[in-house]
Amino acid sequence: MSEQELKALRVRIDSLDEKILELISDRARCAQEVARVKTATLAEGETPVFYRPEREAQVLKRVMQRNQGPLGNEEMARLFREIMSSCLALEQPLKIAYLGPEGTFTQAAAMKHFGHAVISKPMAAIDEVFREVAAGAVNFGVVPVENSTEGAVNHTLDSFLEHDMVICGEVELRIHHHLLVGENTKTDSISRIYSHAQSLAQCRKWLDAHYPNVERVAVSSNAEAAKRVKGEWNSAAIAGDMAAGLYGLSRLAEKIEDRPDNSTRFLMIGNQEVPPTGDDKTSIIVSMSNKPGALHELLVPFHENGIDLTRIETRPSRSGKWTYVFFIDFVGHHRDPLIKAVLEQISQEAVALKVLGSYPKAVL
Ligand SMILES: C=C(O[C@@H]1C=C(C(=O)O)C=C[C@H]1O)C(=O)O
Repeated sequence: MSEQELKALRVRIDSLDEKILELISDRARCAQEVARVKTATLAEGETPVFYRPEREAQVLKRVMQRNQGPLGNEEMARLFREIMSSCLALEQPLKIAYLGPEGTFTQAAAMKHFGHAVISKPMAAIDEVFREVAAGAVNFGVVPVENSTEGAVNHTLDSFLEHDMVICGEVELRIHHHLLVGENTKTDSISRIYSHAQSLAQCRKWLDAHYPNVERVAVSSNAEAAKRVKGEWNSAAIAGDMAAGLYGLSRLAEKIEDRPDNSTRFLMIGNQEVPPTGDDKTSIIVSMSNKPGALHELLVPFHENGIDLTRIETRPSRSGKWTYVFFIDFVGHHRDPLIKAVLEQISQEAVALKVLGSYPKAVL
């Protein structure tokens, strides 16, 4: 390519960037107008709801449908995710609590879902995220709920039994773990590997093969593991990219998770009910009386109405020995007439039924 050609292309890019800049600014002004309308149309005593997850899901889906390349759909949606995040911040910057410390996968999930134009607050434990949301100190909380290799995150499920929360969204994140070391680590004499118990479990086979005799120490988060390694010469951490970057660690081995499709699903919790988008999921908690066939009775209405169950999890109810509650996720919105009828049918048989929320299926 000649210098001449390169110069001409750069002139073209500059002029396109000017147009993009103008268009994004136009869009941002529109969002400000939306905020004005939302505030102006309020009834007495009502507080405006600026963040609309159902609308955001529609915007992202539309972008993906209309995209013709060469950028991939996910890439394009990610760019629009950030534009929307900044536009919303002009209306009202969202405050988000997540399972910290900084550098956790939960933080990465929060950024993937809400974009970067938010005020985010790391919390030390899952229960604290719930309490922060319940106290109204933040608009939303982000917590892990299940991993494709290791299953349910029980702390999260149990917290739903203790707090009244609405699930407003979900996001899935591919989880890649690396073995990380600091600049002072003597890599041939590693005697301890720190990580969160879930991550140690997700890399169990790799650790058995490569570090069978090294002590595995479970700590409160992967980011905490990375932080500890910084000050120790004989230890390593298992954590992801964000923690590696944040604590300046380097990768001794990359992508060491036992399953290449290792993914975690996270939930956005808040106080706001989300209207239907036509492509939603619902999460409920049900407790049944302790009699034969109770689980069958619970599942029949879903089967008979062709409702797609995406997950069922059992936890001790905490209100009696050997009594259980079921966490069930299925496709549909609790305001859909069919789902409404099924939930009514179930509640006639159940000891208790609580809808945790209906929310758009993860777009990104
Ligand atoms: C602009 C709006 O407010 C927020 C910002 C959005 C956007 O930038 O597209 C979409 C939904 C809301 O979270 C709206 O409700 O349409």
